[in-house]
Amino acid sequence: MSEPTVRTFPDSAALSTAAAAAFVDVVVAAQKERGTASVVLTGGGTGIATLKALRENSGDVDWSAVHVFFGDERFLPEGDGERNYVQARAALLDHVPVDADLVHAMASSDGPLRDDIDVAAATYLQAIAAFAAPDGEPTFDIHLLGMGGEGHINSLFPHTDAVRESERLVIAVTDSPKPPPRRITLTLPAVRRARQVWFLVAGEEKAEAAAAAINGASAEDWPSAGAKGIDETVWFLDEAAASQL
Ligand SMILES: O=C(O)[C@H](O)[C@@H](O)[C@H](O)[C@H](O)COP(=O)(O)O
Repeated sequence: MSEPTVRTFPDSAALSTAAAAAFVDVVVAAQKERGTASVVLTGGGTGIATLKALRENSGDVDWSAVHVFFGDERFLPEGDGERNYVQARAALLDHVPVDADLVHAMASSDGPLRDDIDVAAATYLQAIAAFAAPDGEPTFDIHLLGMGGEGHINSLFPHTDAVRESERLVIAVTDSPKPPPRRITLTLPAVRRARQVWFLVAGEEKAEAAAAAINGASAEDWPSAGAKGIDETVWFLDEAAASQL
């Protein structure tokens, strides 16, 4: 696992522009090397702003050869504007020539898997496993992460079973402290399968959590501390979020 590096920007717009440019570089390099790339998207204001920045300039990315996954999802009806999938479509996916078969949305609460969120989580694991690398271990090129002020990433909140999950890659959460209570999420073991783990974090209310995680706090207390990439772990911060480093 890689140690964190920090990139600081004057504001969140500059942060998103830089993260989008870095995203393009990694995806283009992965496509040159392996033909396809795989990315895990995040919700949240900074994550969605970064997708919008990508829409404006996605360079030489071949969108038809990008597997798109989601780090977590609110278990809500299909078209609900609070779903990360719906927001990612509006910000980016509806505007670039992705292959719909390679966009792996998590289940909705009014779809075929509505009656059993555990089955919905297991089904998402199958979608990831179907994309497994030759050694059977799925690997993502980039996992984008937003972060809450208490350090949560995906739907992994402090002091919960979800953040302690050490084996399963995808789980259902039914008691999220932040609404809605029902969610599906990739776990820390899944995040650690990404070559690049990038935090997109803006605002003073994130400064304490960013400093704790970067300085090696426990994931139990600050879940973001447990998210590390195989090759790189990069914190894209605005000056306010970096103010306690
Ligand atoms: O699942 C959720 O309830 C949110 O999407 C959340 O996880 C969000 O990604 C972070 O709180 C960062 O959000 P901001 O970038 O808007 O601060």
